[in-house]
Amino acid sequence: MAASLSRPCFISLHLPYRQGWAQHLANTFRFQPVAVRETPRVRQVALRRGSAVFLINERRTPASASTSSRDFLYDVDPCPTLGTASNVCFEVDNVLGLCKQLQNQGCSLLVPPTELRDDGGSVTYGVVSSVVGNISHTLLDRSRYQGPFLPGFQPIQEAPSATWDGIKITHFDHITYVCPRGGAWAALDWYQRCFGFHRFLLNPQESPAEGYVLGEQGVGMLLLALQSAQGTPAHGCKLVFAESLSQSGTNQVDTFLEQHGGAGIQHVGLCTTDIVTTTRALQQQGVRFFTPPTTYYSQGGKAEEIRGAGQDPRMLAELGILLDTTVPGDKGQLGTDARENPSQEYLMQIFTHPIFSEETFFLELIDRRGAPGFGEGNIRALWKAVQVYMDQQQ
Ligand SMILES: O=C(O)C(=O)Cc1ccc(O)cc1
Repeated sequence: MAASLSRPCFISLHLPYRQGWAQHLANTFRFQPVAVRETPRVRQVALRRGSAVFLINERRTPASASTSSRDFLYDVDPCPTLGTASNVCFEVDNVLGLCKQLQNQGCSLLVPPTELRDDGGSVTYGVVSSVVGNISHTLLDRSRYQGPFLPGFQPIQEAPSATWDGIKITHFDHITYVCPRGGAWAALDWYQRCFGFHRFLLNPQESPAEGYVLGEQGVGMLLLALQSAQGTPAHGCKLVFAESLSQSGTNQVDTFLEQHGGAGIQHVGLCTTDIVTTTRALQQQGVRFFTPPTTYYSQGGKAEEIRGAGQDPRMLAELGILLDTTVPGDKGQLGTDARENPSQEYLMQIFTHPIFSEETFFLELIDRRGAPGFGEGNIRALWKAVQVYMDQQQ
């Protein structure tokens, strides 16, 4: 029987020695530091916005023979030479049972089921390796824990971040992996078999047998998507697997593989209920976003499409926000189309520049107005915007 996982509890980022990125995330993205764990060798900080939690892991000393792979609690050390998002923690009911089941399926258990407790109660967790690059999963049962984050962490009593700062981020919407060539179907199969995720089609153009192939106008990519068993496309956690089909090596997927040193998490979609205000507020904090090609807003009736969705094309163009109405909801049933009010379903997206010094990991804001999938126009616009950015970097 496959496991039943819910929304991610946290996504773990690892930074090489002394990058101070926790402060950056707190300052620019206005994530609230909620808990910290410090040892002479490592610093782990949990930052929250809505129910989205990033765990930032940093070494306080250069990695050496004396450092241990167990330095990072609730995680393993990917020994990064560059910033990487390498662990996604899921809450589960039965850590022991799931770890045993995963081992029987041939999965590699990096941390066996372990219990930790403090005054707030106890938790059980284990860490399992995935089949994609450096990505591991912490499986956590915290149903017996009442503390602010997790045992081993000290709460940070800071003034709550201003609720008037305009940033409305509610939860993790999706996590997009870059897979090696030929690896996306294998990843899909592993998450279905081991974690009980269900396939869902990104949009009506996707063929169940072939996946969503974007193969024209300079884009060469295969996309496949899953959602967690607990939840609908609108409410569960989605995983998107991207694989390059491109002939040239200078595209965002191949560049990720090259600069990251292999497969891994390319971006995390943060759900917002007000993308215009949130984008504006983050831009004022210094967050830099990709700007779509100028033709995006003028070609193919895009301005009418935006107006038809009740949005202002000039405002979206000024901020660089993408809007797609070609993503009617399939409400989670593969191959069915049970739209109630298709004309009102659309989504808006905007993507940050890479967060670390390499062209690897970035964040996305996504504002879903009834559309659970992903729009082709937006994916193509992102692809082109990244292409222009990469050309400028050279
Ligand atoms: O649109 C999204 O957020 C996706 O996750 C789809 C996607 C996947 C990989 C890319 O390099 C670009 C877009």
